[in-house]
Amino acid sequence: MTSPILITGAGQRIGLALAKHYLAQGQSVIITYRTRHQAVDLLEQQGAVCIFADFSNDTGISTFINTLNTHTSSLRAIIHNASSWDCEANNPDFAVLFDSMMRIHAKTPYLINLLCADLLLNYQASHNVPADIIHLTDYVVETGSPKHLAYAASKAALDNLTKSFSAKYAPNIKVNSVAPSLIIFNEHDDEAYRAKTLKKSLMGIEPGCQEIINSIDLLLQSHYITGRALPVDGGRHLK
Ligand SMILES: NC(=O)C1=CN([C@@H]2O[C@H](COP(=O)(O)OP(=O)(O)OC[C@H]3O[C@@H](n4cnc5c(N)ncnc54)[C@H](OP(=O)(O)O)[C@@H]3O)[C@@H](O)[C@H]2O)C=CC1
Ligand SMILES: Nc1nc2c(c(=O)[nH]1)N=C([C@H](O)[C@@H](O)CO)CN2
Repeated sequence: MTSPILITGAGQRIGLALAKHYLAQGQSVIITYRTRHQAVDLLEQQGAVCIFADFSNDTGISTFINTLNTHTSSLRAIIHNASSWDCEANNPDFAVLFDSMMRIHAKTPYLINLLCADLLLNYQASHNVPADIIHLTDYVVETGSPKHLAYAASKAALDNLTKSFSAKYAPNIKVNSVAPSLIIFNEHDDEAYRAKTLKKSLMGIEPGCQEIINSIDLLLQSHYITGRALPVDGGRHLK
């Protein structure tokens, strides 16, 4: 088996699209899922290794890392995609929300990057090209978000980890972020929200998962880009 790409939170949406893309290329894939969406069964049938992982507590993170090491001795890349877009309006206990956001968006990537580096280094040693870590952050790393304060702060922490880990692991492992704005709406997003959100970017479209796939492919094909955040935001910064 080729050295797999690990994609966290790939049971739906962007992570699922990434997993399907790499499987279609003949690339071996390991995913984590929390909810056993029907799509996970399909990925498994297509050859993906699907590992249950709930990163909402430290035991869940360490249990996943131990399980991962029983499935592979090397990794081509780790794509930290798992995320919860939660907000203060839906969480009266702000302390719980803050801890939850920091754990899924910063602590989980931090621990996996530190404790699974050997798997990436084994790939680099056997192929003599760098392995990759990619963090899915968010446009709001640049601006903050008055309605998603803890979410934005946790994604900013992940953005900072990109810088630290790129310096720590160069030249054998490249570490980059992809910083999207709107990529795909959620099913529950109403027409008013969709119209308002589309106006926030210069391009004014819901671009879809292929934009993230293209961005991650660019980073994986580079042997030189590291420590950077690739914005995928339709020119939102200029509106
Ligand atoms: N969609 C968009 O337009 C944008 C996305 N992004 C970023 O891109 C990435 C992918 O976005 P999207 O596909 O919408 O993500 P989703 O909101 O669909 O979440 C992806 C997965 O993360 C999993 N997850 C959430 N919390 C946990 C947890 N505690 N433990 C384990 N898994 C967990 C979910 O599992 P479950 O299925 O069980 O809920 C879900 O399947 C994210 O990092 C997101 O922040 C950034 C900007 C815009
Ligand atoms: N985990 C998630 N993070 C984000 C999502 C999402 O659905 N899941 N969606 C967004 C929005 O699209 C935002 O970028 C535009 O309103 C942000 N993060």
